Amino acid sequence: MRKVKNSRKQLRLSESEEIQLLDQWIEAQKPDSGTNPLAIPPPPPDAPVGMKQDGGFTPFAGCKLFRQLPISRKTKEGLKPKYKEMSEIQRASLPHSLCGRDILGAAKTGSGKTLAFIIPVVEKLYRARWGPEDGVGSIIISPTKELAGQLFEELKIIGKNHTLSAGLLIGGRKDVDAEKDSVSSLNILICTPGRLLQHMNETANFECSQLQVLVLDEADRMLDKKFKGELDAIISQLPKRRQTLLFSATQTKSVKDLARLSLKDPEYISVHAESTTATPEQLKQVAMEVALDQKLNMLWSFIKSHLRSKMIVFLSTCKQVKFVYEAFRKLRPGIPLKCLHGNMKQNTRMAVYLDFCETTSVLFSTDVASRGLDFPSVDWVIQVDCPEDVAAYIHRVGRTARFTSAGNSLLFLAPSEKAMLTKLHAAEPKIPIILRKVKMEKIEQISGALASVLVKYPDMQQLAIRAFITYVRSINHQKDKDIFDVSRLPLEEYSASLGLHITPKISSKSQKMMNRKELVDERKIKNKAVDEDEDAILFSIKQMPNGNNSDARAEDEDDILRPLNSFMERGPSELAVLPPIISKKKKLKIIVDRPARTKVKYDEDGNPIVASSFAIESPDTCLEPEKVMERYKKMVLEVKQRDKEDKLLQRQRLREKRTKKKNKLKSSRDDDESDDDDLSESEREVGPKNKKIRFESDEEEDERKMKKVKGLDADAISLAEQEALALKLLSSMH
Ligand SMILES: Nc1ncnc2c1ncn2[C@@H]1O[C@H](COP(=O)(O)OP(=O)(O)OP(=O)(O)O)[C@@H](O)[C@H]1O
Repeated sequence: MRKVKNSRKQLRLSESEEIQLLDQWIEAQKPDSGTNPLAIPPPPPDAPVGMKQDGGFTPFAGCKLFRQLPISRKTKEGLKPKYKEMSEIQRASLPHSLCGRDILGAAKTGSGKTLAFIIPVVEKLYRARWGPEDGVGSIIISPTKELAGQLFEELKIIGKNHTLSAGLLIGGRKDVDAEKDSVSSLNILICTPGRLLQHMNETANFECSQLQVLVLDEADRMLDKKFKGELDAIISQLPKRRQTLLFSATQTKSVKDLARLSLKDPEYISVHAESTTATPEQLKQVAMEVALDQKLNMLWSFIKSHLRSKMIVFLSTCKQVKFVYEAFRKLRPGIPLKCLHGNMKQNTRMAVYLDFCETTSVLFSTDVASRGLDFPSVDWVIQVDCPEDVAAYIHRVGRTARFTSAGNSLLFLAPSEKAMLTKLHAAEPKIPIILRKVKMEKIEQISGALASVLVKYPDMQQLAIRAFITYVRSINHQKDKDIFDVSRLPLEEYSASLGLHITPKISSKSQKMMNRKELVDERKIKNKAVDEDEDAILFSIKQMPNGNNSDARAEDEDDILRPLNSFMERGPSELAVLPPIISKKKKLKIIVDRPARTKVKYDEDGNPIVASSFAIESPDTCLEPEKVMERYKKMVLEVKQRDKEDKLLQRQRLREKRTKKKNKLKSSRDDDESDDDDLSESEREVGPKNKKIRFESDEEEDERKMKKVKGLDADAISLAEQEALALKLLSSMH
């Protein structure tokens, strides 16, 4: 009864009375700095909350329920429908952050860090009775637009009963001028760094001198060199006296980084530091050694065998995402496909993001979707391209197995990337990833189909070239050369796996960036038959005598990788294993796309500088014509064989159908003979004609069905077309 009375009394409290009470409560029960609220036994769920009869207050450090915290009634009501019990990071950080302390918080992906900073932001401004005239009271910075949008949605839920105003400021939106009028009167800004800086620099009267709380979500990312310039410029315009909250699943420990933010005695909260794993416990993680040129085959086969799963596929560049998405779309795997990358228009990006939240589909993405995004019910995260480092791996796989749900992740590692597995195994806390063997017999080979797509759709050829070039560049830009080493990649095989019949040339500008000196020296030592025309050389491959190569491989292989040996030894045609072994006869140049009379070159973006490559090729233009010929011959044979089987099957089915029809016709003719007099002359003529037409369309339908059975849509490229296209390619080389 007293409890009911108390709660009624609290309801009647005016805003200022409530704020006074909350301030007193926090002051009276604030935990000591450096203490871990998780170590304090929680009070029972029905224990009194707030002011006690004796005028004291109940402790809140250690409590488990949101309603036991010293937070406003309005926030509690916002939380109530969805959130009751706090997650560990919320329990550990909120008692400190509500006292106004700086926080450096780390907790696994999907563990609820968003509420751990949104609640203190709202509460701080509420308790300060912040209004429109006070201007910007809090800034929350996120590395991506989608994540900023997601944070904004969460803020709307938690703050729906408050009178605070908030705005989403993200780059790419056209209405920057419209924002300028209102941005100074907004209380909470959720933004990407670029757009915030744009307002700081361009919007008259925009100032943040009264800022109370600064939040950096994905703090380690925000502090890394990609955002350094922008972030430093932003920080320089913010008051030093403020509360700063930094959260991420992988936290920075660099004193230098933190010094940039002038933190004051921050609370270091790492709730899962003692955990045995760095990733969610309910996440099953598998790695597979997949040769670079088999990655797309593997991906296709995986998608085809998981048509009911929602999955995110990570690739390293926008162009790769675009190419794989467009190419797979044309091959129609039987599940909706989507793509997300930084080069897309903002509206499209948001639409894709929202759509993927709702539907079971496959999302091809760059790392733009790797951090923070809370897509519901993702079953699989597939990393086709190796993540940059362990932190990137943790964030990518964190898109599944969120909060308490289960999830799976699969990492494809090219033989040259296997050092990544060692790094993942050495991570502290651990990343429980297991290596599984690839069952090659289950992998569908799609490079032939991709080659056909490239011929049928000329735009796709350009896309493939760009995908290739940007991939190679991305590898070259990576810092960790134990894992990312262009010279160890089987580039010819990789480009062929994208459906390209010649390996694109990387401009000499890019080439220079690839430590040319080292490569040239290497060539001189290893092979006297080096082509002196520097421009014609794409990459030099570090060549070792064959014996040394295999020795190096044997040395490198650890126990975990040994089960893959049999798979790797299946033969060079099935898998290109690393490092590529180049025969002595072969010149050390991967591309020699220089015809006798014409010159085919590709610019930085992969555009051919001279006319289309198919039109002007001569034997000289091709890199190792024998090899390319061999590949296409094989392809044509395969296609022919498949076509033959198809035709046989189709003929047999048609024969059966015809017999059935004949029998049917026979019996109906018997019946019709008596009814024939009822038909007019014209009707009698139409009859057999119609029959014929129907018969033809039946055949077409059969063909369509056949294609469906084979997993190809009626509109997809037919086998006959594939053959024709392959032949066209072949003949263009003669
Ligand atoms: N206390 C809670 N009770 C129930 N669900 C919660 C709670 N806190 C957060 N969630 C839900 O858990 C999911 C993950 O939360 P959130 O996005 O904040 O995770 P995160 O730690 O920020 O992840 P990431 O490191 O990937 O950014 C969200 O769907 C959120 O609604």
